[in-house]
Amino acid sequence: MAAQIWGSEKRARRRREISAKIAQMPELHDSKPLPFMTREEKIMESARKLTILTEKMGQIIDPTDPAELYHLNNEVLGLEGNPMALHGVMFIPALSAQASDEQQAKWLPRALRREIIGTYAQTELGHGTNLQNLETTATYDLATQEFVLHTPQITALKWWPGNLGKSSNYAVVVAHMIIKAKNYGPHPFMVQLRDEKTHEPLPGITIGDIGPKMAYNIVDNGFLGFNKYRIPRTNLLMRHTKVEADGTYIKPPHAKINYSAMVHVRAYMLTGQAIMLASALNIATRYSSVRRQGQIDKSQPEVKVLEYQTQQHRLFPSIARAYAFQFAGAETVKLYEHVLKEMKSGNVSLMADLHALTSGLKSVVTYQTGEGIEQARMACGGHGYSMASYISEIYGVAIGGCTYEGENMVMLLQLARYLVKSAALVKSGQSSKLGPLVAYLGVKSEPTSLIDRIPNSGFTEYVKTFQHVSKRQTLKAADMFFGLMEKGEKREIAWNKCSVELNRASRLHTRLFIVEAFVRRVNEIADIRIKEALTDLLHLHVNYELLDIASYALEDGFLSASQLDYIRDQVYLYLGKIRPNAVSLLDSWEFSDIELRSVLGRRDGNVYENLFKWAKSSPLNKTDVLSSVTQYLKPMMEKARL
Ligand SMILES: CC(C)(COP(=O)(O)OP(=O)(O)OC[C@H]1O[C@@H](n2cnc3c(N)ncnc32)[C@H](O)[C@@H]1OP(=O)(O)O)[C@@H](O)C(=O)NCCC(=O)NCCSC(=O)/C=C/CC(=O)O
Ligand SMILES: Cc1cc2nc3c(=O)[nH]c(=O)nc-3n(C[C@H](O)[C@H](O)[C@H](O)COP(=O)(O)OP(=O)(O)OC[C@H]3O[C@@H](n4cnc5c(N)ncnc54)[C@H](O)[C@@H]3O)c2cc1C
Repeated sequence: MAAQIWGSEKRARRRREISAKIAQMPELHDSKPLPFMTREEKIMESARKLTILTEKMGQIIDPTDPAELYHLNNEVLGLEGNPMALHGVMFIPALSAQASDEQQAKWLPRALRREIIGTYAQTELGHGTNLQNLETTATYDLATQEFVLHTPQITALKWWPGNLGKSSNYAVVVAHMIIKAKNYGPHPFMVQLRDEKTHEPLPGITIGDIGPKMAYNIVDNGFLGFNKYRIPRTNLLMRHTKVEADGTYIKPPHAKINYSAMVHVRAYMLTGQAIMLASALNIATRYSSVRRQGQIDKSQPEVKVLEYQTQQHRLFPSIARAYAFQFAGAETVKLYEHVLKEMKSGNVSLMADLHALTSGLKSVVTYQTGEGIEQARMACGGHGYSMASYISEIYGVAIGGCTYEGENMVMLLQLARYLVKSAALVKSGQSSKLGPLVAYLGVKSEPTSLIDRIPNSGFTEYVKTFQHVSKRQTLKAADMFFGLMEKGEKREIAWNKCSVELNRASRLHTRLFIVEAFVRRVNEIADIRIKEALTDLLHLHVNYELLDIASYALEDGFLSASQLDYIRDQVYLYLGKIRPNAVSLLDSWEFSDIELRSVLGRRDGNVYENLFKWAKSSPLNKTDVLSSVTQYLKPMMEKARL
């Protein structure tokens, strides 16, 4: 199963080997539990481990293999981030996709050797979503052949970029490029921020940390201002766009090609979210098979809480989602790598499809991951609320994904634009022009669902039902939009008035893609036992998801009430079938105790003894009487007694 999750037997084996090596290297372990550290201590601890990793990386992993590096980071540095998180996630990808060969030769080897640390600075205090209204400018000075970076006012300060505040000395900075008073829109520039020897900010640069956040606090998200700060012309990333010495602008082959670093992260973050969801579920499911509370049959001893159907209903559909996200994520990464290769050789025709797909997936996956992790926390009762479970930290980090790399509602609306265009093709009889991801919009569906009406239909009737509701909602939302415009409404106003319906279409389309990716994967599996276990999970997935969106299929009679009862019964049936496999389905992800960082989710199940140990090690317990008592509470009580 680990081979299915991680892509191949070799990958799964390598992960195991890497974890085993890390287990033997105490210098790479947290020196004390992270929740007992201050933010400064955590940053220090992370930097300590990061430098050891840089030294010893070659002994543990193949440093040229991104999957091995990712695993190493997760295990040693953990999900709260590290001082170089953005370096790998965005800085290097931005240079790889947007810098010319010559620029790459100059900067990439230095970045890969970690001679310099970089980040991606795009969002500003006043604008994150609306890139067209970013305010930082890069004005070309023809006389010196330099760009002059400037922050005209407070709202133009770069705000949020990870590791910008204290760790990075370089950044890819996005600024409006102005040449001879003409604004060419946002473009990426390579910018040195700090002196390479002293790490002091360079003259003309204002820089710092934006303060603590809901989670992810090892990352020093920062602010950045420029005061007429000069960089050479050749620091504009010039793979796709060029500015000649005389100010001539050579436009890119696609207007949005400069957004490729964001698409990169949106494609890769799906598996990261799946891992966080599976981690939280691993903790909750293991704990649920240790925790005994109450009886189902009063004549019997107390049961493991995992025996309760409500507990299974809380956890198992999310287990299915974690697998579904992992499989959909793997497909998306493959597609991304393909599109990137095409883009590098000048073919940009697939960019719109990839942008639409990743926008929808990023939104649905992060939202449902957040839901699943929060249910996992509640499933652990009181102990879930303790940092000893570590679930609240996982939750805090995961739901950051609903906001960064494009706010979820906004990204769903990006997919909706693509769906509406596709709907227009269908309406104008040009269905043959639909791309493969939306081809179903042009296919006539049966009048009613055949779920439970055709024996041995496998998952086909489910997929058709998802296709039906997605198509119907897309066409309905598009009709609403076109209808308003026909009535004379301006395009943008009409769009806003339909946006809730449009986003519903985007979610349904994305959920269909996820279901299909799961079905595709299960169909490919040869090992009969793995196929059986994943088929049960897939049954739970399609029935649970369909029940969740049933209103769309009920309102036009595509599904009947009796079919809904069947679907509901299937959910209950598969909860029971999955129960014996539940812990194994999560243990198959092979997270080590070092990586999970959870007292509650320990592999050995020795929860209570270790919770007590954990509590005793709380810094508050170093002394029996705190100074808050001697200084304030004791005098207060004494005064009250007088
Ligand atoms: C919302 C966005 C996409 C709007 O961008 P804008 O330039 O204003 O778009 P227009 O309205 O002019 O045009 C829309 C048009 O462009 C197509 N399009 C947009 N993006 C792409 C793309 N990447 N590839 C291909 N095509 C694209 C779109 O499909 C439309 O086509 P039509 O044919 O329908 O016209 C934009 O503002 C945006 O992306 N905003 C989100 C900002 C964001 O994601 N910021 C991330 C900052 S970095 C970060 O968060 C890091 C986090 C840390 C970590 O990851 O760990
Ligand atoms: C943990 C974290 C890490 C980050 N790291 C980085 C980084 O490394 N580099 C970087 O550059 N940035 C980074 N960011 C910034 C991040 O990319 C932005 O916060 C994000 O893109 C959302 O933009 P915003 O903050 O402007 O939200 P806003 O756009 O102000 O969103 C506020 C509300 O307005 C709604 N809204 C906005 N526009 C529209 C619209 N057109 N239609 C409908 N509704 C709309 C949104 O849906 C939302 O409900 C990070 C953010 C976080 C939280």
